[in-house]
Amino acid sequence: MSERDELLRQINDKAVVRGKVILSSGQEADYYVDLRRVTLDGEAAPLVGPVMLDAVADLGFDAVGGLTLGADPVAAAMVHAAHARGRRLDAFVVRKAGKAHGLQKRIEGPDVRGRRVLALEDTSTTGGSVLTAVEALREAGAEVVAVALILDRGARERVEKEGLEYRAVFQVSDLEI
Ligand SMILES: O=P(O)(O)OC[C@H]1O[C@H](OP(=O)(O)OP(=O)(O)O)[C@H](O)[C@@H]1O
Ligand SMILES: O=C(O)c1cc(=O)[nH]c(=O)[nH]1
Repeated sequence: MSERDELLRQINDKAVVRGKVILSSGQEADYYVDLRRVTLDGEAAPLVGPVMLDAVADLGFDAVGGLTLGADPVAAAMVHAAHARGRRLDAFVVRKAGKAHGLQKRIEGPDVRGRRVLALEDTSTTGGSVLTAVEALREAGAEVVAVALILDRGARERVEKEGLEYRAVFQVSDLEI
């Protein structure tokens, strides 16, 4: 079985939750995909980095990250998978709000100014969260090359309207729901 197929199996087994749920956008849905149960799972998480790197292999970038918290383990997985392939990749975390103390940074990690970056998500429904990250990255002087994520729940059109490439490894139609 390929790493991508195995990751899909892990998502179906561990992350899909059926039942009424309120989403981040306030919309109601009748299933939820809790990808933290995959991206933080000792068996599934090692698949995330290689599969994500494969999905964006043709793009030029040297840092990855997104709005905390869903994007954080995806970014870390990509950094480690890149290292295993002999490639340097940095990560960053976009805070939901700026920090009032310390260095008062909205984006944590190596400086993104002037760099080509990917804005990551675990999953994207309306695209609101990832576009918040894109806005913060652009304000910080980064060039956002693409949005990349594990599972698309419907945000493609909105993200592409912003002129951004959109790379999702899986669609909802791939899931056993
Ligand atoms: O495309 P959207 O409509 O914005 O929804 C998707 C967002 O919802 C989830 O995060 P959530 O807001 O639950 O926050 P968390 O990552 O802090 O748990 C998910 O990790 C995405 O970031
Ligand atoms: O839209 C969301 O908030 C959302 C949907 C989903 O399936 N999983 C998730 O973590 N967030």
